[in-house]
Amino acid sequence: MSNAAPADNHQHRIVAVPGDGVGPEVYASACTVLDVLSSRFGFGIDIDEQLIGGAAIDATGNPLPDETVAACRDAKAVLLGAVGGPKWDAQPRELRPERGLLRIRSELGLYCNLRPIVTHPTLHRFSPVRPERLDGVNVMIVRELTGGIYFGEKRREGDVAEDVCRYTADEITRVTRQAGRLAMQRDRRIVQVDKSNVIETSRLWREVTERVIGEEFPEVSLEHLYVDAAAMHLLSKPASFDVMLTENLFGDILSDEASMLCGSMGLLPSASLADGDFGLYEPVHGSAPDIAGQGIANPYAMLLSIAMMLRLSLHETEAADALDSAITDCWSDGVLTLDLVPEGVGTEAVTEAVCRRLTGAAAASRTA
Ligand SMILES: NC(=O)C1=CN([C@@H]2O[C@H](COP(=O)(O)OP(=O)(O)OC[C@H]3O[C@@H](n4cnc5c(N)ncnc54)[C@H](O)[C@@H]3O)[C@@H](O)[C@H]2O)C=CC1
Ligand SMILES: CC(C)CC(=O)C(=O)O
Ligand SMILES: [Mg+2]
Repeated sequence: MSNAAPADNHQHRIVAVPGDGVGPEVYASACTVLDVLSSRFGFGIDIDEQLIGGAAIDATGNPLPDETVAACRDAKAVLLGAVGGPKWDAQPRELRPERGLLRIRSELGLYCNLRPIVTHPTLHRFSPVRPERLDGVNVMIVRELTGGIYFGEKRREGDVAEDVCRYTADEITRVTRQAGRLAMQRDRRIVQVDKSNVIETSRLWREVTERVIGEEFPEVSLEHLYVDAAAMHLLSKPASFDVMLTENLFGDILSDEASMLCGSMGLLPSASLADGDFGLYEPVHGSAPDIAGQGIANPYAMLLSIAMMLRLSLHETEAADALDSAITDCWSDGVLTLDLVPEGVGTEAVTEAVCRRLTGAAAASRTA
């Protein structure tokens, strides 16, 4: 897709990897909304579509072709749908769609994964957590994304299997710095989550986070929680958290749990950042094979992810603000999908509703 900007304006080149299952469905929604935003805010967006995951395996035999990585290196940002599905579950590990996802994160140096969990009063009724506990919830999960057990050595000998969890002090330091910078722009509180009563890498996490925050961010308070207790506190007192900093595996699990504070997996966006402005943006959810192909996937997580991309990598702050507002307006107006309400609408209807609010707002500001 290409939408040229006026000559005196900026043109953004991004790569899209729609992937599998509902990935291409929510990506289609993103394209429509980006088109509207680029017209309204006068920037150009040039989207280079590439392969990843099962779609890449089917086309090339490789879940992350070299061409995809090369295209990403040349872009300002990457937009990813989701990967995986039962069709590829029996593949050897290196040839699974999920391997493509892990590799793109690693090859692009995307070590810092941001997963914001912000509740909205209109949606409180869809959470299994009592509404009075949801007021004011605004947690930023900062998940280390290119280390730990997902990337450690793996071995299988008959009935014995092994996954190594390895972290270096440098890997912990750089993501802790990102969390510290973020905390300075927020409520200046970090809770670091680990299992240091049992696991050696967790002991290193405690040492390094104490050192980095203590020396470089003296105004930020740092507390530590064991992951089992953190899982419980996320439900019993979610509003008590500001920044939650944790390793790859724990962040993956805790963010799916936290999605239920908002009401659905279909509502949680993410940004995976390298040093500098480059980032990969994707919904937190997977390829949802149980609902793929029916046009009913919730696109809000993907749309919130493009708002993060506009803000963090493309610096189109006005467009990001407008999109965030259009989305919350839709929620207030009851534009909801089937994962939230039995009479919910489909992906396209949500997309149209968001676009209507974006173009309607533009028309209103022109006549004001
Ligand atoms: N980033 C990625 O690409 C990820 C990929 N996966 C892969 O996705 C596949 C399915 O994994 P699951 O564990 O089932 O996780 P999932 O996140 O795909 O689905 C979990 C549940 O949430 C629902 N759901 C997810 N996204 C939704 C949306 N946008 N709208 C409405 N409902 C939605 C699904 O229907 C399902 O009931 C697997 O192959 C897995 O490896 C899983 C997580 C992340
Ligand atoms: C599919 C996994 C490799 C990753 C995952 O679940 C996630 O990043 O949320
Ligand atoms: Mg996950």
